[in-house]
Amino acid sequence: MLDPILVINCGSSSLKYALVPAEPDAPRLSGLVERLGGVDARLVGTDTRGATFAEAMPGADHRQALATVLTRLEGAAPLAVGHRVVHGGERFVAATRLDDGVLRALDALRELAPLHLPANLAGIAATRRHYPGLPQVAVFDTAFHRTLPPRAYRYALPESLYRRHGIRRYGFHGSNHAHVSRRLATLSGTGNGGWLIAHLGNGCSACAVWQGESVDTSMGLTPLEGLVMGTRSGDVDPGLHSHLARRLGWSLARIDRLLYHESGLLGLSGLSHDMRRLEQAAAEHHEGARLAIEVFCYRVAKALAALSCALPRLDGIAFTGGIGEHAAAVRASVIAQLPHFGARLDAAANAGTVGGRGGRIDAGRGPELWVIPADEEAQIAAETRRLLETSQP
Ligand SMILES: Nc1ncnc2c1ncn2[C@@H]1O[C@H](COP(=O)(O)OP(=O)(O)O)[C@@H](O)[C@H]1O
Ligand SMILES: CC(=O)OP(=O)(O)O
Ligand SMILES: [Mg+2]
Repeated sequence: MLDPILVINCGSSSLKYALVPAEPDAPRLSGLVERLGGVDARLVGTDTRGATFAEAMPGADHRQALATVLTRLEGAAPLAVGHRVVHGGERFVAATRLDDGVLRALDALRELAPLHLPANLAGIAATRRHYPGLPQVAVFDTAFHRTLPPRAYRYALPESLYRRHGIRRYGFHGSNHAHVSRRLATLSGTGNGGWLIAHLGNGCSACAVWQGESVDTSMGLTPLEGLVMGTRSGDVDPGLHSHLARRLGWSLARIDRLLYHESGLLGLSGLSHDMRRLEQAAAEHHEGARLAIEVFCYRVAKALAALSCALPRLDGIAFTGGIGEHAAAVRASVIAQLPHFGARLDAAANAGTVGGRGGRIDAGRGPELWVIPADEEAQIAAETRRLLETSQP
């Protein structure tokens, strides 16, 4: 049994790590470097003795953050490393052992996830240098969505763009959608039926899952399609790009910056990308914050209604991710905008804390409602372990 697995999740503005033992309930060493590049960047985590620590790292970039994390982990002796890699394109549809050839192929996908893949690849390079003898595995966000049928993954574009250039919908956040759907199968009386999962973090996506498989999802070719996110726009009219280029003379780089970094909750509110901050400001009658939350919730509800078409039967809805787990008012607003689903929220359960294992928040009758804590790390460690154990001589 490979134990423990080090999981590295090198994100757009954060770096998460966890040392995951094979035993699911055993304590984990884990941590997070947040606000990378900012003056208030800091590492918060637990050390090898289980004590929590915080360390200010003003201005730290991914490389510096990873170097500090790896120093902190000295003595922890992982047996393998699992990396979150956001995009696997059409080629990588399952966890894959990393070597120079795989890294070259991933390098060619960079522009499909410009916020994420460069950070993922930098994290892999630094970790390989630090642990030259350890097996390293890529676990792809896109892999869980390999089961999408063509009606869900094809755009209404000429076929040659799909065949020659891989222009199709891929979907993301697959490790967490897979984790949540497995938890639901265990926790819910209805087991492996039809579920809608709303993953609401900095990046947001919704997924329709039928019998444990992804059948449609809100993100597409890149992690920009679909829901309103922290700084990403989600769906806009595809005509917007040429309009901005013609009318304002904007370059592609400027349009990318708009859609990835200046939009979403931040763009709508003019205040912050952070839901906690927006909830406070809305309570103090900040008009932009109020509008941002209203648009955010409406778009989640609209996406769930659309995705329900992919399911023969709706057994329930699960919320996950920082916003999905903690923002009770967002959950209540989303469910209130889906009266035709017939789900009934238990207001007290929704407002209460659901704890680390998640909990049920419906009042009986109709589809079940759940909050399930996100755990990309557990899924990445499990897939890394499975690949290495089954491929070892
Ligand atoms: N108690 C809370 N109430 C409302 N929103 C919260 C709360 N805690 C975290 N969030 C929100 O969750 C989002 C971050 O989600 P998270 O899943 O941690 O991000 P990431 O995608 O970077 O992993 C932020 O918008 C943050 O404000
Ligand atoms: C794919 C994606 O949006 O990831 P994240 O939520 O980590 O930004
Ligand atoms: Mg996330």
